[in-house]
Amino acid sequence: VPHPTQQGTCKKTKVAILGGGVAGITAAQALTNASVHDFAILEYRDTLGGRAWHKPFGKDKDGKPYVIEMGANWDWEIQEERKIRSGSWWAQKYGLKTHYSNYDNVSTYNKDGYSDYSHLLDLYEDAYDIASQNAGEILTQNLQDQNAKSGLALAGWNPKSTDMEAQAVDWWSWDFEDAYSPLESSLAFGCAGDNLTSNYFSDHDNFVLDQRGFNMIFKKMASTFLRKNDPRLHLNTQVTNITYSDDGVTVHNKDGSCVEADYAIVTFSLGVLQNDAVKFSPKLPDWKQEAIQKFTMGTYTKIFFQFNETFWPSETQYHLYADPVTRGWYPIWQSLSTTGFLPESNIIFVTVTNEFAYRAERQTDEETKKEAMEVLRKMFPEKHIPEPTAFMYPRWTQEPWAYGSYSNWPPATSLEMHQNLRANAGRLWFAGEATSPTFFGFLHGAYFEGLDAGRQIAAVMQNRCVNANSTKLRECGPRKHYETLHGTSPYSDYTMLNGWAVDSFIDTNTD
Ligand SMILES: Cc1cc2nc3c(=O)[nH]c(=O)nc-3n(C[C@H](O)[C@H](O)[C@H](O)COP(=O)(O)OP(=O)(O)OC[C@H]3O[C@@H](n4cnc5c(N)ncnc54)[C@H](O)[C@@H]3O)c2cc1C
Repeated sequence: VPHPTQQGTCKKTKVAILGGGVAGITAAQALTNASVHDFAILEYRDTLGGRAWHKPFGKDKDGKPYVIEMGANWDWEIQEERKIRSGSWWAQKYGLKTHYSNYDNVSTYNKDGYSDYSHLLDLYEDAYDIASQNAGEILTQNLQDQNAKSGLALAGWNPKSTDMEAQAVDWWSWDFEDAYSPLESSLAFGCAGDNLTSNYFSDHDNFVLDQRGFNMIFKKMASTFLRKNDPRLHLNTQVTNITYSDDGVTVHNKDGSCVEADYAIVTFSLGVLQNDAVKFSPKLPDWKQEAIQKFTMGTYTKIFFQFNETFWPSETQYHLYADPVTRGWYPIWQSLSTTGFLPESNIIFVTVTNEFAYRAERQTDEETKKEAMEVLRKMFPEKHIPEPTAFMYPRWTQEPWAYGSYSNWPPATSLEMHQNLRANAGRLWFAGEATSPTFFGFLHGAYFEGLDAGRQIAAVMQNRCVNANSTKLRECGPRKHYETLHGTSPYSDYTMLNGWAVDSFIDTNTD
């Protein structure tokens, strides 16, 4: 731990990497690749990986607990002809155990049990394709953005507030990925984010079941540049104060230790920044604070049950429930007791988001279990459903190192406003899933943003540009920010200068 020396001086380093999640690890990787070895990683918890976080749960036949992911769970398969180091590249390189998540393998239920309303899924898909094209026009022509609800309504998907089966389909098709509802999400950037991930990677995403935990791959990645007991890695170190200027950064930690660096990269979640969990002096500039408060941090909560039998149809991956009164009420049940997943584990989990996630967080485990069990009994009225033998869920908004699950773009933002989230303030840089305009919310967003910040800082230190020969990808010097926002971003803004690394309008997906 970097305690001040007796003279009161701090540990000195060139780059302080604040947070050891995916972005922190790839930032350190990029610095190493650019021959900058003098860095320090300060991490709150006792392990690397951040929101790729697992816990033991229930037990198998031998009494050994299963390893269950509290956070990130899906890994996107990468297209074969691309050589980008992400997606299934991780899976291949490190033998990550995953299984294809088939969103077409979904059964639908209402309060009376099984009820086939799957035709609504097709109606939604048709409307989404149209809305998504309109979103592309908004983006390329710099038109007024809408919320996704109005975009979908204009495209033909306009579920009535009393049609609860349509509301369940609406939730599954939008909230299940974004945590926010279509009304709370930007049409232009919601669709762009979704399309970019499926075009750049693929439509296939795989559910991670690796019993070493998803973060195993990030630890392995870190072990390519960190030695055993590397003095540059400071686990169990909670940053509390950051003083920054155009000349350097000083970081103070809860345990009294401190680090002085030429540059620092803040990779804390948007939730940590929104909750003032770390104090900055001077205060972050207005343009930065506005961006931090404008983007939203969703909460996505998986509630796990283990039973002594699999009483649900185990060949079905997803079970969608339409509550007669409340949209988002214990809506999607995912079987892990299915071939390819954790067969015979008798584990099923239900996902709730935002309001219902906060509600579950405020309730006791027993209260939440009771409500969810009532839903299961409605979905399978012909079965005798026993009490679970194990039950668990995380409380993401209360984790002081995360304060929520992942970020989203509300309506009425712009690429320029987002760039203010990414831009450096003096020697203080920012990276993480939320700073990615193209892959926000995803692990691969954090992966690329960490790499980019590390690369750029190394280039600044070495007086050179990143990708000097490419107009779209060239990055020279500190990042641009916008002092005054006018709610608009011309299409010429969509380059690496604002973090836009890929062209959303070239469909490279061969699927
Ligand atoms: C429930 C859930 C489900 C998800 N599902 C998926 C999915 O299926 N697929 C996908 O691609 N992505 C998913 N994500 C998102 C994915 O986990 C994140 O995008 C990614 O892990 C973010 O990485 P990061 O490095 O930006 O941030 P983080 O992982 O949050 O890393 C930041 C690090 O900073 C540390 N830190 C925070 N405060 C301090 C402090 N004061 N001092 C020191 N250190 C501090 C934290 O401990 C953490 O390790 C999910 C996330 C959640 C929570």
